[in-house]
Amino acid sequence: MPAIELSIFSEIGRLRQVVVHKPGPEVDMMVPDMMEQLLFDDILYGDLARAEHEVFRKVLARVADEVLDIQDLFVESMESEGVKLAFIEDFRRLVDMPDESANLLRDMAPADVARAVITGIPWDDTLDHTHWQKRFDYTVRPIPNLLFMRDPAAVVGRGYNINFMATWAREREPLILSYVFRHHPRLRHLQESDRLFDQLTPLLKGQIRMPQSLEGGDTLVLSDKVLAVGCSERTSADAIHMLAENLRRQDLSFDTLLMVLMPKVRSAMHLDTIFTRVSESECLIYPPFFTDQSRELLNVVKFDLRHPTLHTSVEANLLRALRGAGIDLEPIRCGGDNYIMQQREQWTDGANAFCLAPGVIVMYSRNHATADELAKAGYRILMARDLIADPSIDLLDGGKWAVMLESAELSRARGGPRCMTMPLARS
Ligand SMILES: NC(=[NH2+])NCCC[C@H](N)C(=O)O
Repeated sequence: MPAIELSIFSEIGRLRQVVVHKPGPEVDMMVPDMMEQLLFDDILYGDLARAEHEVFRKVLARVADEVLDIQDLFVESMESEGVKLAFIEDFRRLVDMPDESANLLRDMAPADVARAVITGIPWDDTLDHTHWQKRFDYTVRPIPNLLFMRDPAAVVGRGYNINFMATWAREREPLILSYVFRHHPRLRHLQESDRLFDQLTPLLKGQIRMPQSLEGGDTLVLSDKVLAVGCSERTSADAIHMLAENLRRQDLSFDTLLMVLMPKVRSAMHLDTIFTRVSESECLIYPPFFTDQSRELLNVVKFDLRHPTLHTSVEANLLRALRGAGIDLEPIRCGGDNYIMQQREQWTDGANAFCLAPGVIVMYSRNHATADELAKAGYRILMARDLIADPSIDLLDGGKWAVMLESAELSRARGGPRCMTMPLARS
């Protein structure tokens, strides 16, 4: 297979390669006691979640050249025994795993290591009944949030971030991504200098003690010049400073980073839960945060990446700051103009659309009021199932499409279509 050339200079350019993860047995392993700590709002009915995800994957494949699963990439990255053992060593360092569990992993083939790290190993599955986290009954605990591939890493321009997660539940995911970007046969041509953010490696090397968190749901590459990054429950201001400093030093095409100051609440855990760009001239927004007169209006700190030293200024409103940076976006209101619907649909990721091409988006079908707003803006509303049933429908026919994905189960894991994808290349 040919090398993959990273290329993300927009949120909307035609999708080329994208990474997802089908929710595997790791979601079936979740017990109610763990649910909150593992950042789900319910235990999922795994088979239905998988069926919904399968439809999502098929929709992506209607436009993308390749839809890859992180689990396959991870297995392929550990083809050499040395890489596999190095991963287990780093994993053990990161999660403070006892010898018996590490030994168990060492004896496994790469596919089984990947399965164990993602799905977990319940303690009674192991020969000696090792029981290191009694409360949860796991030898290796599952990482059910890997389905939200957006968050543990992000491609920015021709480089990438290995993120550092704010929560215990997700701390393991970036290590997988780190190994994939360094060792996958199609990605290992990347240089260390292509890593624009990485707090994980210095942590594992013992060089730092207090890593700063940055998550992909907060990282939006809006053009080849402008990034918007949420300073949120999940992403710290210090991490954003580090990213800005690196972007500035590397002299890439980016000249502006807009840090959006978010409330630290679960409903708006990432910037992409309240704002996503959907076309050249439109974005979806959660209105209370972006409307000038609103008491909840979010302020923005603008980093000028072209200034010889890191230079910042404050702006009152993201949409206005974007206009100043040459990106003029007409807002489409998540939930329409009814404040109750706005809150309800924002909670079920109504503002979190994923763009396959300019004006061609996937969103959750349960968000009816948002769909009505999209229809008013000229989007043709199409159920994902109908799209799949009819191969003659061309999503790239030049018009606007909003493909509606059924999401009774997926939405209860508190993430939307954008959260479930990590694009590697767009054109
Ligand atoms: N980019 C996003 N908005 N991701 C949503 C992640 C949801 C996941 N359950 C979490 O709480 O971390």
